Amino acid sequence: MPPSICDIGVHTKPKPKSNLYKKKKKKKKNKSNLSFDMDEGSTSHETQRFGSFGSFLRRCILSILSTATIPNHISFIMDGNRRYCKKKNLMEGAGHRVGFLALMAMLRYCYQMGIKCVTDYAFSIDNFKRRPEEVQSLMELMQEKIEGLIKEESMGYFIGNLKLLSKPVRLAAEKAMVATASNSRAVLSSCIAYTSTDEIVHAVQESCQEKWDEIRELNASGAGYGLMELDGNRREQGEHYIGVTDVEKHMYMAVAPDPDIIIRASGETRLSNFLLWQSAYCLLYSPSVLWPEIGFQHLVWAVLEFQRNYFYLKEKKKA
Ligand SMILES: CC(C)=CCC/C(C)=C/CC/C(C)=C/COP(=O)(O)OP(=O)(O)O
Repeated sequence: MPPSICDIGVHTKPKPKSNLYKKKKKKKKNKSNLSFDMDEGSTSHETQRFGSFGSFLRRCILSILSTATIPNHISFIMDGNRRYCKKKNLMEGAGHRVGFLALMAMLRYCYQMGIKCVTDYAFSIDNFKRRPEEVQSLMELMQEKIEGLIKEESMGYFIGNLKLLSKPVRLAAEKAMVATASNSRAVLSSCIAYTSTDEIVHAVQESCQEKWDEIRELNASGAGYGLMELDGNRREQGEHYIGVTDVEKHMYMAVAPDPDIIIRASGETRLSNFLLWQSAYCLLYSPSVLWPEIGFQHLVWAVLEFQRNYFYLKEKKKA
């Protein structure tokens, strides 16, 4: 039986004039049991729909895929949650809740496939410009779900300008990072209060500061270098005052290798200020489904596309 809206624990918008609806509404208010099956990597609906045959089939597909190169790092732009909410006539905010379940399912599929790093774009700095109620509801959702997100034995990172977050969310993120610091199964980075341009500016500022400190130390030690002298010496050796590696080591995303694939739901082919520095050789895959509708098959297509392009991408990186 296909899932109905009431099964996912979120409510449809009320239609006050209809008595019939009121009766139904009572029924719909009963949150039911869409849960995430941690071991099977599926929602209970999937299990209901496809049963153990579905999970057997998934395992077969996973083992076929793993005969070729598996990407190290997949990133998700979780687009289309509000559109899903409208499409299904759900209460405001419900789309993001269903979106979170979709993220959990995709994470488990990635881990089952042997992908070592997963990154999600959970909240952009630009998202702070949304209506205050929407920002508040997203913050509450994140605070509530952060713990669930890192139950997966992965090392959890919260990437971005965390000081822009409200205190409870920031504390929950920091607590989760400490709690998972010694996990080694995979690296899960959630970008919250993140934009690429902010990350790059932050990394450049940090590397400038580092160089200034270096010069100050040299001066204090009596080595007698000034900024220009140090710069001149480096240039003679073919170095520049600040190079790519200096900036890269201060990137928030230095915790993971560059992504191999970015999957952006809802058919959009923009990067929206996400991993701009890191995505130079990355494959962008944009299935036309809304994020809450994304499923195993989309991940499989993305990985097949990566495998088909693998040698080409490898050569590009070398060139
Ligand atoms: C703990 C944790 C990481 C939780 C993540 C929860 C989650 C699914 C966040 C997505 C947030 C977001 C702004 C998505 C973009 O869809 P949209 O709202 O822009 O929808 P639209 O594209 O239809 O406008």
